[in-house]
Formats: sequence, C-alpha cells, structure tokens
Amino acid sequence: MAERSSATRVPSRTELSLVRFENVGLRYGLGPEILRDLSFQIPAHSFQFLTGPSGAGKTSLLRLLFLSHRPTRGLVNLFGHDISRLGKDEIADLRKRIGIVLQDFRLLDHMTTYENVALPFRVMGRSESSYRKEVIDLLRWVGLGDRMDALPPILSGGEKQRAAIARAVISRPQLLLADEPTGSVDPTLGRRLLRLFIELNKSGTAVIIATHDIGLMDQYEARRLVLHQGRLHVYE
Ligand SMILES: Nc1ncnc2c1ncn2[C@@H]1O[C@H](COP(=O)(O)OP(=O)(O)OP(=O)(O)O)[C@@H](O)[C@H]1O
Repeated sequence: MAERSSATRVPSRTELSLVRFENVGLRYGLGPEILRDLSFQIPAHSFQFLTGPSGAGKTSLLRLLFLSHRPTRGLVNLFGHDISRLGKDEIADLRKRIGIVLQDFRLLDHMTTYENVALPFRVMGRSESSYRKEVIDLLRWVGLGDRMDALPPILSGGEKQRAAIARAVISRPQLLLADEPTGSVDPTLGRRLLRLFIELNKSGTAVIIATHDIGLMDQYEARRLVLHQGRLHVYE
C-alpha cells in the first residue's frame, strides 16, 4: 500500500467527507502534544483501520471524532460543521449520527442486554413493535441470543463487548467508531464481528476500527490510518 500525503490528497467532487481535520493538535492539560498536525478526511461510506503502538493516541483520536474532546488547535469539521462553532445541543444532535464502541463498553447496568441494544431506537422515539425483531436478530447474530434478558454485570467481557457493538450498529449510524472491538473475543468471533462491520459499511456507514490486531487487519483490505509519534500516516 502506498502512503499518500494527507495534505496533498484532493477528494474527488463526488466524494463527500464526513470528517475533515486540518492541522489538529491535542494535549492533555500542560502535558506534551500527543496528536500533532493531523490533516485527513474520512469519506462517506469508507472503511478504515486506525492503528499504531500502545499510547500512540488512537483512543484520543476517536474521542476527538466523537466530540468528547476538543482539539487544542486546528480545525475539526464533522458532517459539514466546524465544531468550534457548535453549542451543546448541536453537538448532541451530531452525536446521534455516530455509533461508538468504547473499550469500557458503557452498557447501562440496570437494563437488560436487549434493552441496551434497543436504546438507540427508543431515543429515536420508535415503538418497540417496529424494532423488536431487528434487535433480536442482531443479538442472535452476535451470539447473544440466550443472554438477551441478562443484566450487563453478569455478562462476560466478550459478551459485554458484543452487546456494545450491537448497540452501536443497530441504528445504522452514518459513522461508526470502534475502539479495539475484538479485544475481548476469540479469533472466530473476531472474524464474525469484522463481517458485521463490513456489512454495515456496505449498507452505507463509514467505519473506523481502532486496533492493534494485525491478524484482524490482514483479513480485510482497507485504508489504514497509522499513528506514530503523534503524527498520522494515511495508507490508501
Ligand atoms: N485523560 C487523559 N489525561 C492525560 N493523559 C491522557 C489521557 N488520556 C490519554 N492520555 C495519554 O495520551 C496518550 C495517548 O493515549 P491513548 O489512550 O489515546 O492511546 P492509545 O493509542 O489508544 O493506547 P492503547 O492502544 O494502549 O489503548 C498516552 O500517553 C496517555 O497516557
């Protein structure tokens, strides 16, 4: 794969970017800049792996994309909006277009697995009869058919991870962000989950999977965003 300078890459006229970063930097407090001069785009419908050594800033970049961190410098444009101009409500609205799987899963402990996965539909105000089958089918597909009524505290790490993934993909968001989404499952389940992300991408979602797992990346030819020493290298 050839590396292409993100600064010189010109998107075609038909290629819509969901995300555009220009010279973005991020530091925590008074610490060093951990992300430096990031300039790249995420085209609509694209699929990419985000990789790099531990501590390179993958999670931090996903948090910038989810608008839970603000950059310390540079421009972040999400779905055509310059995020520095947005208020809280507008940010909450943009987030509804993003599905996210975090390493700590963030399941709601007082709701069953089924209810957690159905949550995005409930937030949209849809009636249960309109989504019940879809939620059950997806839970079965990720191997949680017999765990639908279980509460998250009694799920294994891998089961929680699959529930978090199902919740992130169920509403087919425009952009899916997943942080080490196969970190807690065995290779067979990992392949199955990768297929789920690929299918989601084929139905129109742009997908960004942060991973260290070379075995996972080798299973699917995709764009790679590689973080190294604070900088991002894009391999098309
Ligand atoms: N909230 C925070 N406050 C201060 N420093 C932080 C914070 N979050 C992350 N860092 C630091 O920022 C750097 C990048 O961390 P980050 O978690 O983004 O890396 P990563 O590539 O996702 O790592 P891993 O692969 O180990 O999950 C690390 O040096 C980390 O210690």
